[in-house]
Amino acid sequence: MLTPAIQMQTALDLIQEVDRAARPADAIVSAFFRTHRKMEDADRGAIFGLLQDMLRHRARLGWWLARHGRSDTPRNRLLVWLTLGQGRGPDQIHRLFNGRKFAPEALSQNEHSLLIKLQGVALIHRDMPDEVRLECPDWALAPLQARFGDGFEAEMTAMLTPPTLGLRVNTLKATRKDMLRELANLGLSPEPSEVAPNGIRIRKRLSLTRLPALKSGALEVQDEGSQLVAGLVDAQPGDRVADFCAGAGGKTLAIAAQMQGKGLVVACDINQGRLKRCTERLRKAGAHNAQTQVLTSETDKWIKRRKGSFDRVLVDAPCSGTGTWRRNPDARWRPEEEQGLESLIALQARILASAARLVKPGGRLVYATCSLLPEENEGQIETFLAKTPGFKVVPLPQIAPDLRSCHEAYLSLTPAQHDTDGFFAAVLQRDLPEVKETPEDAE
Ligand SMILES: C[S@@+](CC[C@H](N)C(=O)[O-])C[C@H]1O[C@@H](n2cnc3c(N)ncnc32)[C@H](O)[C@@H]1O
Repeated sequence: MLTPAIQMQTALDLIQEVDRAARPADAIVSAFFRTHRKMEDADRGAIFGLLQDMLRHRARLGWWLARHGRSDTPRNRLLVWLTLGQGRGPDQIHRLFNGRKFAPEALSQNEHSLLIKLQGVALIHRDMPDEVRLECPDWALAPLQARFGDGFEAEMTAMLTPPTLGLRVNTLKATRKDMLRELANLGLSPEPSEVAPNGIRIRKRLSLTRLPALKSGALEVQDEGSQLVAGLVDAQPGDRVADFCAGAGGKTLAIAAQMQGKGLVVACDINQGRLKRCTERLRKAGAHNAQTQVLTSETDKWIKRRKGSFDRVLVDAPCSGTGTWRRNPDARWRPEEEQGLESLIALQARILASAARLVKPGGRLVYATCSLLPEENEGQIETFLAKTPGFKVVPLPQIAPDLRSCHEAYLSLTPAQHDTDGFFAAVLQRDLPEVKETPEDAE
C-alpha cells in the first residue's frame, strides 16, 4: 500500500492527465493503471474514487477558486476538495503536501491562506447559480429543466451519486444463481437486478481485476438500462438481427446470448477499432452466431444489398450521453457535447432512416439512446414516423408490461427514478404487406 502522501501525488498525476487530454476520462484511467500494474487494489480504488469526486464537483470547485481569485488548476481544485469535500484541516493537508520524495510539493503561503479562508465552509453556497450548484453545463440547463420540470433538481442530484456496478450474466456460459454465489464467496454482496433478468448489482467499490468471471466471459460489465434495451430487441433463436451502431458490442453480446447461439446477429459500425474489440469479446463470450460489418457510413452499399432481410434491427444511436453523467462525470464538460447536439440529431435521423431499410415486413426496429433529451428521443421517433410510412409504435406495456417507465409508450429510464443510467428506447414494427382479396376469398 502507498503512503497517503504518495497516494495523493499519484492521484494528482492522474487528475492532471485527465485535465490535459481531450479524451474521455475512462480511457485515460485504464491507460494510467496499465502503467501502474503493481499498484494494490486499495490504492487504485482510493485514487479512482478521488478522481471521480473531483470530476463530479468540478463546477463547484471552480466556483470557489474564482471567488477567491485563484486559478482553476488540478492542484488548486484538489486542495479545495480536500477541505470542503472531505473536511480536512490545514494541518492534515500539510502532512500530505509535504514536499518529500514522490509526495506533492509543499504548500505555498498562498495555498495555505486559501485553506485557512475555506475552513469550516460548506461546499454548496447560496450564491452559486443553479448550473454550478447542480453541476449542469450551460448548454444542457434549459433542455433538462424543460424535460424534468419539478424533478430537475432530483435528477441532477442523483447524477452526482456514484453508480452501482452493473453486471450481466452471459447465459451461454453461466447462470445468474451460480454467479451470485461466486460473487458472494468473494465477499462482494451481489444483488440480483430487479428489472434485468440476467443482471447483478454490486454496490461496493472494487477493482474489476478481482472478478475471474469477467476474464472467462461468464460476466460482462453492463448497466441495467443497457440490458433492458437489449432485452427489448426480443431476438429469438434463429432470427436475423442487425445491431447497427454496435460499437464494442455491449448489446450485441446480450442479443447473441438471448438467441442461444442460433440464428445470426451482425454487429455494424463505422468504427473499425470498436468492431475489432467487439469480435474479441464475442469470441470470449462463446457467441458463435455473430459477425461484424464495418460500414463506410450509415448509407453504405451493404445496407442496400440487405434491405428488408432482418427480423430485428437495433439502432443504439450516437447521442449526447446525458444519461451517463453519473457513470462518466467528465462527459458533461467535454466541449463536443456542447457543440455537437444539432449535428448529432441530424446524424441520428439519417442513421434511423437508413437502418430502417434493413427491417423485413413484420420485423422490428428498436431505436435507443443514453440521452435524457426529448429531441434525441421521442422527437426523433415522431420525425421518423412522419417521414416513413409503414412503421408503427409497439407500445412498451404491450412488450414489457412489468417495466416501470417515465413514458407511456417508450422505455424511459432516469437515474433518480430507476437508479440506472438514463436510457430511452422505442420499438417500432414494420407493417406486413396488405394481402389483396382474391374473388375466391370473397366468396
Ligand atoms: C452509443 S454507441 C454504441 C454502443 C454499443 N451499442 C454498446 O452497447 O456498447 C454509438 C455507436 O455508433 C457508432 N456510429 C457513429 N456514427 C455512425 C454511423 N454513421 N453509422 C453507424 N454507426 C455509427 C459509433 O461509432 C458508436 O460506436
